[in-house]
Amino acid sequence: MFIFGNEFFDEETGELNREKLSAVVFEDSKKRAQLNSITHPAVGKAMFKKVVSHLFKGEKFVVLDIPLLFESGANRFVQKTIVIHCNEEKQLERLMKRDTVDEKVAKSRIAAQMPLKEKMERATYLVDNNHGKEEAEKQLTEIADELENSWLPFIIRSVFGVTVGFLILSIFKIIF
Ligand SMILES: CC(C)(COP(=O)(O)OP(=O)(O)OC[C@H]1O[C@@H](n2cnc3c(N)ncnc32)[C@H](O)[C@@H]1O)[C@@H](O)C(=O)NCCC(=O)NCCS
Ligand SMILES: Nc1ncnc2c1ncn2[C@@H]1O[C@H](COP(=O)(O)OP(=O)(O)OP(=O)(O)O)[C@@H](O)[C@H]1O
Repeated sequence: MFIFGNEFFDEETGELNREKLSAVVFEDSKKRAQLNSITHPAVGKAMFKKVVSHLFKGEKFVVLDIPLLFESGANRFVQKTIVIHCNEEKQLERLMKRDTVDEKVAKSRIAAQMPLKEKMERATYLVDNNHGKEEAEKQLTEIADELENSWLPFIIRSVFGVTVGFLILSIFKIIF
């Protein structure tokens, strides 16, 4: 509110005018950085709480869908990364259709993120999404199966459990 002003909110409902805000932040990298500095800590906190709650529920792994995963440095906090990619023409065409925006707007949104090629170089897994959604789903199922069969979550939990147990024991020894 302070940085972007009341004109970005509906006078009656107080709801954020996403279209208006998008028009500003995707044209101005400084404003975008300001918006990121407001949203990212809150998003990060909410995401952390969700991940912890899923892990406590016994889930083997948690999948996060983060548009600015590498740009924000959030990749440091995850074990594996999946980049779903397609060629530039398809990316542009799909974005224009999904967000009902023209080519110029779509291009400015793409330019606001790290080039896909660079993301691909950093990924643990790549999913080729140049074809139908079923094709992509098949590749994702293979990745999910691999993660499902991995011993890593069990090993991490065991190390975590032993460490916590050891700490509790040490505290008891100090107190009593
Ligand atoms: C600008 C906002 C209001 C536009 O909302 P809207 O519902 O119209 O679009 P949506 O969120 O679906 O995003 C549209 C496209 O922009 C990309 N995008 C969104 N935020 C950003 C950003 N900060 N930098 C670069 N690209 C972004 C998305 O990947 C998507 O391709 C909204 O995206 C926002 O508040 N963004 C800032 C928060 C943020 O950084 N989110 C992403 C990472 S947590
Ligand atoms: N294989 C496909 N065939 C046809 N359309 C697709 C395919 N994959 C994705 N799409 C469409 O492309 C658009 C963008 O996909 P999606 O929103 O999943 O991308 P995203 O990487 O999450 O984008 P962003 O990071 O911009 O939010 C959506 O409208 C989606 O339905």
